[in-house]
Amino acid sequence: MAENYPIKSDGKKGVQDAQVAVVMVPLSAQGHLNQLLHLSRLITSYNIPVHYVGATTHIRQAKFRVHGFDPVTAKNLYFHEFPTPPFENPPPNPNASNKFPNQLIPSFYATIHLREPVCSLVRQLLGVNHRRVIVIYDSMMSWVVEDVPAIPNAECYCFNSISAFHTFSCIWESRGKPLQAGTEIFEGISSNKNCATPELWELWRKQEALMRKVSSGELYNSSRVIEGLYLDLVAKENDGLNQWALGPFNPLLSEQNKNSNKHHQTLYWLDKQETNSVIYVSFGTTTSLSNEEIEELAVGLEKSMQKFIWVLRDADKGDVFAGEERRAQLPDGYEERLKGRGIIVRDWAPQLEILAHPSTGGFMSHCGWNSCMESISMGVPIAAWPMHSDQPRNSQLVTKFLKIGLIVRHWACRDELVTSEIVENAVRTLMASPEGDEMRKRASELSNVVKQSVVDGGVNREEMDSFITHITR
Ligand SMILES: O=c1ccn([C@@H]2O[C@H](COP(=O)(O)OP(=O)(O)O[C@H]3O[C@H](CO)[C@@H](O)[C@H](O)[C@H]3O)[C@@H](O)[C@H]2O)c(=O)[nH]1
Repeated sequence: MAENYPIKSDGKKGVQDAQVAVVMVPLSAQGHLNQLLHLSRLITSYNIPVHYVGATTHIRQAKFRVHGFDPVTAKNLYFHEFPTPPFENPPPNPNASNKFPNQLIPSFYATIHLREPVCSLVRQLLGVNHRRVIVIYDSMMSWVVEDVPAIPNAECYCFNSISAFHTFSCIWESRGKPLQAGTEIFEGISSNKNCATPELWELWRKQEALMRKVSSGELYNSSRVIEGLYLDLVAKENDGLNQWALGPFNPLLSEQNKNSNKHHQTLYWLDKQETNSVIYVSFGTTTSLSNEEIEELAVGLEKSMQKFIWVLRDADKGDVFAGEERRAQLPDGYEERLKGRGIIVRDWAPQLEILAHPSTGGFMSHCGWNSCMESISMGVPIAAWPMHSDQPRNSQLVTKFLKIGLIVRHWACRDELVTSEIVENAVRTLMASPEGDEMRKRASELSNVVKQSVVDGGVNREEMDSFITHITR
């Protein structure tokens, strides 16, 4: 192991004085980079230095896209860019029958090159006055931290970037779907194996055995007030392994700070709209719609007669800064016709701020876990259109368990085209019906409970305090 691996850090000073340091090892995809960057912010607020590592392009991506705080000026937060060899960077395929973002797989394999520099960083931190180094790694980065537990005074904690609900559903499926409390809700949902591609499962198998082996505890971006039942069920399965639900990781934007990206056109526009009058439409960073799907969605939004903000972009590539992107076509004259009623966003939308805005009354979402947690925290009900991965199960959590949303397209019908009529109905029901109002009311109530849980004495603040006490013991 090279002890003096050249580390290109951001040069902030002050690392040497702390007794305990945290090293964050995120997977190189937006939904994962984002969650661990927000968790970094929470941990630094306890005056613990956090070292966030990754390939140069992924560190740039994480910093550039995050909303709700400024990672560049954040105290105690240090970025370490490690060189990795070039990897293939294919564009996404909007016509693939399985929507899992296979184009990201080469960038996931490239993360293996972080194994040596991460170990070297841990040793260096231990050598400069830290009595313990805590490594928080994404479950899909187990192979990067494989050697860390053998280093004296270093400990690894596994971050699960998904809901406890989905985690438990996978365990339950692998055990042959035994009948037990809480599983009724999975009825009718097809196997999790259909939710990704063989390439992903191959990568998963390479890491699976390591995940628990290197872990001293499990972390979730979730909360007991959202899915306490499923956190308990997972804990039972994990047989006494320490577990903390520390979410929501994203800032709960208050009146004072929620408009930090005020310059974005969508926020100016939202300021002029009525309360709860706009539906926000976005499918995260890993979904590409075909031309036909885009056309149906466009027409459905138009026919719904509701106001909307629609983020229309293809899924990310492994390197988001390299290569060309498809510019998706809309029906002729669409944007001019819908001027004043709908905004099409082709750049990076400030999703957190949009969801926090009082004019936003609904979210059409693929139900990626970041989007779910952000929507729940901001009290916005969801029209769920799951595309792949954990999203089908998250959509069950949101609609059947939490009852703060409706299904646009059932997972069982994933091979059928979502027509403009389906879109129109879903949007109208969520935005302009008593049923939608009920969902909005429940979403708002849940958001209030979540907000209460993170203040002094709240359930989540206690869980975070307990984790910090544990790692600084
Ligand atoms: O223009 C945009 C588009 C996205 N976002 C943010 O990007 C993130 C998207 O994350 P998520 O909603 O989780 O979707 P994906 O990018 O698809 O996330 C992947 O990773 C998640 C965590 O493992 C999984 O739950 C998803 O299924 C998987 O597709 C969120 O924080 C959004 O706020 C923006 O801020 N602006």
